[in-house]
Amino acid sequence: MQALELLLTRSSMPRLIEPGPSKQQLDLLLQAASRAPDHVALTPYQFAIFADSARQQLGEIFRQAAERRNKSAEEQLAASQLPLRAPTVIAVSMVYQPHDKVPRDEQFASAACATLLLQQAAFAQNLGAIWRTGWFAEDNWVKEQLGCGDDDAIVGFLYVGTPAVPTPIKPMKDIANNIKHW
Ligand SMILES: Cc1cc2nc3c(=O)[nH]c(=O)nc-3n(C[C@H](O)[C@H](O)[C@H](O)COP(=O)(O)O)c2cc1C
Repeated sequence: MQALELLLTRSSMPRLIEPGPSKQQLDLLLQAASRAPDHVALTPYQFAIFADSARQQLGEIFRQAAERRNKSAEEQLAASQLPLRAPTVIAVSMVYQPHDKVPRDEQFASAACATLLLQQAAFAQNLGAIWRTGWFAEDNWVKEQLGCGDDDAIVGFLYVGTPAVPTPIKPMKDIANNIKHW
């Protein structure tokens, strides 16, 4: 896939089936993520990879979070099954590193860029991916279980796998009103 084609057609795919990314494909995702813009090279992110049976561990963390919020048994079960929506789930966290030149927002931006690059590298390899958050990304129990400190944040959960059908490419958005030439 040509670079511009990738940039101009990247689309999310929620319907993901086996197989998930191979080790080689996953390595390329992570290498692409490491190209994220990163002020003074703090690498302010962490990728927690839940593939195959490890997804059950993430599901259990989600279930526990639901239980701690007094959600019903059905809601807890549903939460536990969310990570099964793709063969691999990558939880991306922003790991804040105090630095006089790099405020926290910049570090979050860097981790968000890394998440997009993971998705683009998946798309470039004919995999599908979707960036999800939900309340789990803000939940203190989930954050703690994923190793986030008080100043860290979960940027998202990238679900990755084989598209169940060819990834539909959405029409271009009209962003003319979002652009101002000075
Ligand atoms: C930070 C962030 C969180 C998101 N969380 C969710 C989510 O929890 N569930 C969901 O269906 N889409 C979520 N999305 C949106 C999808 O990732 C996707 O961008 C959207 O469906 C539009 O599709 P597109 O990426 O093909 O334009 C999120 C996007 C971002 C950037």
